[in-house]
Amino acid sequence: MSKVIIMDHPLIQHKIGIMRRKTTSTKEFRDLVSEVAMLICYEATRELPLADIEIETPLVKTIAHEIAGKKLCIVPILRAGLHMADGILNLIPNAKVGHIGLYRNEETLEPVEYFCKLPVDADEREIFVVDPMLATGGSASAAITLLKNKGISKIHFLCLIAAPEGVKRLTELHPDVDVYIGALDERLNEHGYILPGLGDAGDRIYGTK
Ligand SMILES: O=P(O)(O)OC[C@H]1O[C@H](OP(=O)(O)OP(=O)(O)O)[C@H](O)[C@@H]1O
Ligand SMILES: O=c1cc[nH]c(=O)[nH]1
Ligand SMILES: [Mg+2]
Repeated sequence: MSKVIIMDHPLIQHKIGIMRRKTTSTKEFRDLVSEVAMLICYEATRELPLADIEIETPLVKTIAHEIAGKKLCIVPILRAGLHMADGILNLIPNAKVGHIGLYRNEETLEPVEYFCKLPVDADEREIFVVDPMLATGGSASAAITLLKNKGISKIHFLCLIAAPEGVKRLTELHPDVDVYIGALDERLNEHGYILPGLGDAGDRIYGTK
């Protein structure tokens, strides 16, 4: 069974509230994507395993803790996920980054794959798939299926806004994947957009509309 964690932190709610406004500028929106991604990532990495290592402070030897094993891999779903990855890299600068390119066919709303490039050791890493919007859940589910087909198993999914329809589809198809959500909205409209939502995340990040 997937763990579905909906963020209740006031900072996240406040920042998402600004992102939703249609008057928020492209620059401000982009900065907020990166900040909220960092805050969600802080929560999503809470259970990472630690290893003890001996270090020397200026005074004594002691045991410190570091993240165990191979480090992390962030996998943004293009385009809109890219800016979440940039934010998370501020927190975890040594993470590797894989890219999956998907867009939604506007009529069927089904995802179309156009790019995939992953680190060669991705199957040994803890993977964080990131995309601001979980709408029908088609894109997130397809990205995770693609990763699993390459032998990758330790997968988490992070998004800023989700619709209940997307959460249902993703958790039914991938019950082994934990899902971290900035805000859970009401529903999808007839065009597959999240309500109240924030519009088209990719267009708002890159100013393409
Ligand atoms: O859950 P779904 O119904 O699949 O919808 C969510 C997808 O739609 C958006 O991408 P879009 O197709 O607009 O591509 P873009 O990021 O290039 O704008 C969003 O960033 C997700 O990837
Ligand atoms: O509301 C939505 C749904 C899909 N993709 C977006 O960018 N926004
Ligand atoms: Mg888009």
